[in-house]
Amino acid sequence: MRYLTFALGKGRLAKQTLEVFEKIGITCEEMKDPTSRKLIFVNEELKLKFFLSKGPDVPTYVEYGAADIGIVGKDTIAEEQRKLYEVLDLGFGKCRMCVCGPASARELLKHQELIRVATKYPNIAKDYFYNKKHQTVEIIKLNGSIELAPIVGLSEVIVDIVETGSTLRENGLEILEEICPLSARVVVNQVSMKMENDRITKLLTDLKAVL
Ligand SMILES: Nc1ncnc2c1ncn2[C@@H]1O[C@H](COP(=O)(O)OP(=O)(O)OP(=O)(O)O)[C@@H](O)[C@H]1O
Ligand SMILES: O=P(O)(O)OC[C@H]1O[C@H](OP(=O)(O)OP(=O)(O)O)[C@H](O)[C@@H]1O
Repeated sequence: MRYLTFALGKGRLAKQTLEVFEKIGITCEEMKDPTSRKLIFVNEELKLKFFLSKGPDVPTYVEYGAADIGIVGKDTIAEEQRKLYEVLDLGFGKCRMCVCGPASARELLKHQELIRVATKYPNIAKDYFYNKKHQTVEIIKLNGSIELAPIVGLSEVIVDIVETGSTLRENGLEILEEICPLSARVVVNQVSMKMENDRITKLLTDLKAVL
């Protein structure tokens, strides 16, 4: 039997992902050591391999078949636009993709003005403003602390993740429009889905039973 390989994002979703796997009897003790710099872990008994990568790289590993299965946020799936199957909503890592800004930006959105939108998610922002709202905007790609952009005058609004809303509140910003709800998803390589259908189907059935 060949190894089934899982790509997991190293960020926020990693802990809950491992907890869900534990519930269905898939453990990898080595992975829980927070001091370890090791990137790949093997469960010989179950013939499984796990590796940790940057979240946005998970869909890349899965599309190319370097991983059969990935666990990643819906935001990353939408942004990366890779060829893969999204097969299960794990129901944790819940948050929302939103257009946010100061209250004063409401008018700019209403009147379809040519505004600047700062975001870590240029493809999601483009799809929302161009295809859904038919509004021409200038998109500015940033890599983090997105809420800074409207405060320092880099952009009028941002497209970013909102979970509790505290980052917005503490910076005098608010949700102006909601784009979509987000959560952690299971994604599968398109060839693996055919070649390893029995094992993957069993895994998904087990996961569904504990969610
Ligand atoms: N408050 C939140 N902020 C960001 N992502 C969240 C939040 N709550 C849940 N998530 C989900 O967790 C996923 C992983 O987030 P995390 O911040 O760990 O990774 P990342 O955005 O790739 O981080 P970084 O760029 O800092 O490495 C996100 O893609 C999203 O689906
Ligand atoms: O609604 P909240 O609960 O406040 O969470 C949302 C914030 O968390 C994320 O940032 P993160 O901590 O990943 O930092 P970053 O902006 O540097 O990516 C996200 O980009 C928001 O800034």
